[in-house]
Amino acid sequence: MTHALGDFLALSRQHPWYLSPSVYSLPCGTAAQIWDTGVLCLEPDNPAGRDLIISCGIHGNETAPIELCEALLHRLISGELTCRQRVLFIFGNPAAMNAAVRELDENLNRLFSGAHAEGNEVNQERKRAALLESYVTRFFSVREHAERLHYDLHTAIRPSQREKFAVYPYLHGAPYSRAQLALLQAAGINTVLLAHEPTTTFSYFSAHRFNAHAFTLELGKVMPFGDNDLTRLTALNQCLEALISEPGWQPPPLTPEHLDVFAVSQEIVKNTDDFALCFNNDVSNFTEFEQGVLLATDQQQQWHVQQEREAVVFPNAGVACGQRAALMVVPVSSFTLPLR
Ligand SMILES: O=C(O)CCC(=O)N[C@@H](CCC(=O)O)C(=O)O
Ligand SMILES: [Zn+2]
Repeated sequence: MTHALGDFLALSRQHPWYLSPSVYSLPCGTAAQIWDTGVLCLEPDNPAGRDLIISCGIHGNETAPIELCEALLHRLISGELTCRQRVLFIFGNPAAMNAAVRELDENLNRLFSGAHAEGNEVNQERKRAALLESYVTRFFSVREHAERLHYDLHTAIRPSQREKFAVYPYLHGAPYSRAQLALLQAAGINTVLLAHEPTTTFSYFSAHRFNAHAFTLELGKVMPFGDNDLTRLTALNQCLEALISEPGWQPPPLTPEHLDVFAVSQEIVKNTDDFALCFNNDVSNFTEFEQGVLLATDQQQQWHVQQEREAVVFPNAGVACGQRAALMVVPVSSFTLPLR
């Protein structure tokens, strides 16, 4: 019986905070377990060696990844695609999707690695972050030796000079994965931003806690439901399908000459409500500024461009106080990256 699954996203949005667990079967025989609203675990009888989490909608208005995941799920439910790996689909914030907003009370992607429990505040996103952590823990804890993967799919608020890019969570000095960078390239993602410190994002949680290959994938610009051109995500979709249904699949080898890597040169943090960015709202991600240019102010504090070729990513003066309002990044050579 698969009808509740066929409408899994709609069902989750109708029950944005809780959906009772239930179990179905896909045409290929794989058990499909609803763990909660927006959380669906696929368990084939004899899974191959990768445990894969695909999450989307952590920010409710980032709709292209939600549409991509829904379509992928439909192909599994219809039998068009066979499931051969354990897969956990997560539609992160159904209530924010219903309201067509990034967040209701607080940015869900700043609440992982226990940040949801800090301070006295209790809100829906904090509860959801705690639950999502528990589902990731449950999923990855079943097998110790599987290759753990987590792709957290997002879209950006601003247009970007690089339409698709990955944020590689901070690895505490460990080398980066050649195979994963090759997979990103196969998925049409040729720009990688190396995080410079631990964060409270979902991808860092999976990378740090479970030693998963985990990434935040930025896949274009925020658009309303129905306005996305999913053909721009065909390569990513093909890679996800191959990961799910072809256990022996490997991406073509990495071509470093076609990979653009950026490191964080400075982080701009909003401290007070006086914070302001000194450039226009239409400045796109990866725009470079001349050295010395004033980027942002907050009362007495000023941020200037410090290095040549410094470019801005994720500028947002509307974040909560204490949070990142922009990252400044500089290009680094993909040939000198420590790889394993
Ligand atoms: O466009 C923006 O300003 C934000 C897009 C977005 O949601 N990005 C993620 C990146 C997470 C990471 O750094 O790994 C976020 O800000 O949560
Ligand atoms: Zn996002």
